[in-house]
Amino acid sequence: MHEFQKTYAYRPEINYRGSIKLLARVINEQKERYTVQTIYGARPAVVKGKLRHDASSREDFPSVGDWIVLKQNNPHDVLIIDELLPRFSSIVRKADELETNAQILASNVTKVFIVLSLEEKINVRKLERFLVTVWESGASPIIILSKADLVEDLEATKQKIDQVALGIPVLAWDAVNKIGKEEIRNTIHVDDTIVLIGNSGVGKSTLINHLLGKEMLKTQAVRDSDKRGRHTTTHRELFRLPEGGVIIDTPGMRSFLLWAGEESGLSHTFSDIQMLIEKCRFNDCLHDTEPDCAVKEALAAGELEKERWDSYVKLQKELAYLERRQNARLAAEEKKKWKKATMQHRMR
Ligand SMILES: Nc1nc2c(ncn2[C@@H]2O[C@H](COP(=O)(O)OP(=O)(O)OP(=O)(O)O)[C@@H](O)[C@H]2O)c(=O)[nH]1
Ligand SMILES: [Zn+2]
Repeated sequence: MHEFQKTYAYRPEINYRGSIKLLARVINEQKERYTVQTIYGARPAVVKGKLRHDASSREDFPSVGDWIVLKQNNPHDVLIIDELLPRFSSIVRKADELETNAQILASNVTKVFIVLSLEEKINVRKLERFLVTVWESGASPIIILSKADLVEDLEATKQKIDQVALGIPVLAWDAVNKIGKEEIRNTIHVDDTIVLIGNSGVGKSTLINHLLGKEMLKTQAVRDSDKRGRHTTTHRELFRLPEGGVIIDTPGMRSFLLWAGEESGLSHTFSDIQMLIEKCRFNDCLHDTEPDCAVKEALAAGELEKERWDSYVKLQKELAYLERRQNARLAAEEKKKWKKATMQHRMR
């Protein structure tokens, strides 16, 4: 593996076999103007030709974190992105409630740090939502409890979260006394691409700065008096960590809505409920009036929290709704493509 691949968290899943000179990773995107990291350094790039021609939706365009193939790599030209290498994961958001055309916020992410501030009351329902989204993306979640200096009984909070985390690492972090950084750092490997999500003000920028070992991002106290934007010096959105691995921090990354993928995110997050459902007498149990329903029994016995069950049902409904809309959009797109193809055919 080339040194450049190592430092930019290349993974074998990308499976690139061409010339190393033409391989690059997208480190910034602004309205289809890209900055890509190549073996010669960071360079501006645009999408042209085949890739643009073949693109049928926004998802077919590169986004931060993507590995791409360049048409040429000549220090004097603006580089042309010729091919998008298949992603092994992507963090996706729908722009608003009605929009079902996905926007990719970050590609090829291996781990997502879900940051919850101990200053606020922990909202386990929101955590469940984050977990579903992360599992759907193809990355794995790690929960970080920030502002640990502000809580008296850390263990009690941890226990509450463990019930929802079901085995996912839960790490405490205190930026004031710099306690917990090593544990966080130890979860990051050289081929990891990390993304942080969490409410505004929970300390994401602060943690990123600590991991980077320098003030790359402005934190809130500073930003209040200077509203010009979060990045201090560069327009980079993908940052190299000093001990290996990279972090992606794109605008809009920080809060996002659910995106319908496979059901796997839901069953991963609610594996306890999944196990119960498998015990229901009927395969198509609606957990309503059916006899021998393991879900109803667990609810009655207090083994399954009513709020957790409601949260599961709600998320399931939302995903089903999104999936129907997505399918409708895909069908419309297919139709359009087909129309275009037959028109071209007729013109020949
Ligand atoms: N007491 C305490 N304060 C912290 C800690 N970490 C961050 N803060 C403070 O919390 C405030 C918000 O931190 P940021 O890092 O800007 O939060 P953010 O999550 O990046 O916020 P957004 O950019 O709005 O998403 C700042 O004033 C930080 O100094 C911590 O561990 N303990
Ligand atoms: Zn049932």
